[in-house]
Amino acid sequence: MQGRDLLGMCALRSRSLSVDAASILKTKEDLRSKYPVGSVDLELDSKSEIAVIRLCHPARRNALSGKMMAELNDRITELKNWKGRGLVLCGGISPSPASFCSGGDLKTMSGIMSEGPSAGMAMCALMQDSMVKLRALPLVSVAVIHGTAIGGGAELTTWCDYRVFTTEGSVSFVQIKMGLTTGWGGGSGLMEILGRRKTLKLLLAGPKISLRCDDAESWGYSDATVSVSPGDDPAEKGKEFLLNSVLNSELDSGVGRAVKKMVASVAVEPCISNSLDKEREVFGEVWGGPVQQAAFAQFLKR
Ligand SMILES: CCC(=O)SCCNC(=O)CCNC(=O)[C@H](O)C(C)(C)COP(=O)(O)OP(=O)(O)OC[C@H]1O[C@@H](n2cnc3c(N)ncnc32)[C@H](O)[C@@H]1OP(=O)(O)O
Repeated sequence: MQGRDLLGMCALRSRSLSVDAASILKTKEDLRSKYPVGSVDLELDSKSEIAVIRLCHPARRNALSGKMMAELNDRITELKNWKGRGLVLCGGISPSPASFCSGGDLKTMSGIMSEGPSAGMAMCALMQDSMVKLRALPLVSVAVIHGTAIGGGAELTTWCDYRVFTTEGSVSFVQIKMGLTTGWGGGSGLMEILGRRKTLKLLLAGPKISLRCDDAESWGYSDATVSVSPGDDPAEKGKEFLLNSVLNSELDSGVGRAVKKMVASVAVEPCISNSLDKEREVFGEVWGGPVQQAAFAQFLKR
């Protein structure tokens, strides 16, 4: 039903994501040099044939700095030709409390806001480019949500094919409280996963709704709940989920990649590109507004 809704939307609009590669490259160079903290790390496990992308910025609950936004795009691009089967997206291992990602690094976001509207739109376009590239990979992807996924961090969880929550995991789309709409593709991702009514409810509730593992399952947002003991690597839980519940290890991985490639290019994908264009446009209408300015200033002066 949700897919059919999207196909209907697609028939009405036929534009595609219109951001050129040179602009993306320039944005990455800019963000890398101006906000150079944290890292996004990639591990290629040839035994399981599953790659892991880790968002590592423990001092700020894995918030994405400018450098990390650029590196996330780099790491996803590096995976395009990797001959594996799966991908796990998770927060970097950090001391308690666990965190998936606390969204955009508010120091980076404030800096971008002070540069004027075009810098905000360029950041948004870069993150959407990463989402489109991740979805198009011939790897089946899962986000392992261990700790909080907030704001843009919550948006990242919509990018993957599946979501696994640990018993400490939660997702909260706080954007409205920060004076923003989704700008990293989360609106389009949510529409595909939850449909219109639940997407509206979640985005309008903002921090009032924090989906923990049980709620996430009943909302249809989570595909599994797992428990993680101290010292465990949550990424391993993502690999187990993919190997036990999705990937068929008895079959040829090349054919498996072809299946994912096919699913990633048919039906809703053309619509996602169109809806990302719209999402970026609406994001630009609120970016830098008074609610955002006040919310960012309040957080940063704590
Ligand atoms: C794309 C649009 C967006 O993503 S807008 C950003 C949306 N994100 C947010 O509003 C999350 C803001 N952060 C929080 O609500 C809390 O810090 C959360 C994540 C719930 C963690 O709370 P708690 O466990 O009490 O830790 P804390 O607040 O003391 O934070 C620890 C240190 O991390 C920092 N931190 C956290 N989140 C960010 C962030 N998004 N950007 C920059 N820094 C962040 C805190 O400032 C704190 O740093 P410090 O130890 O005081 O130096």
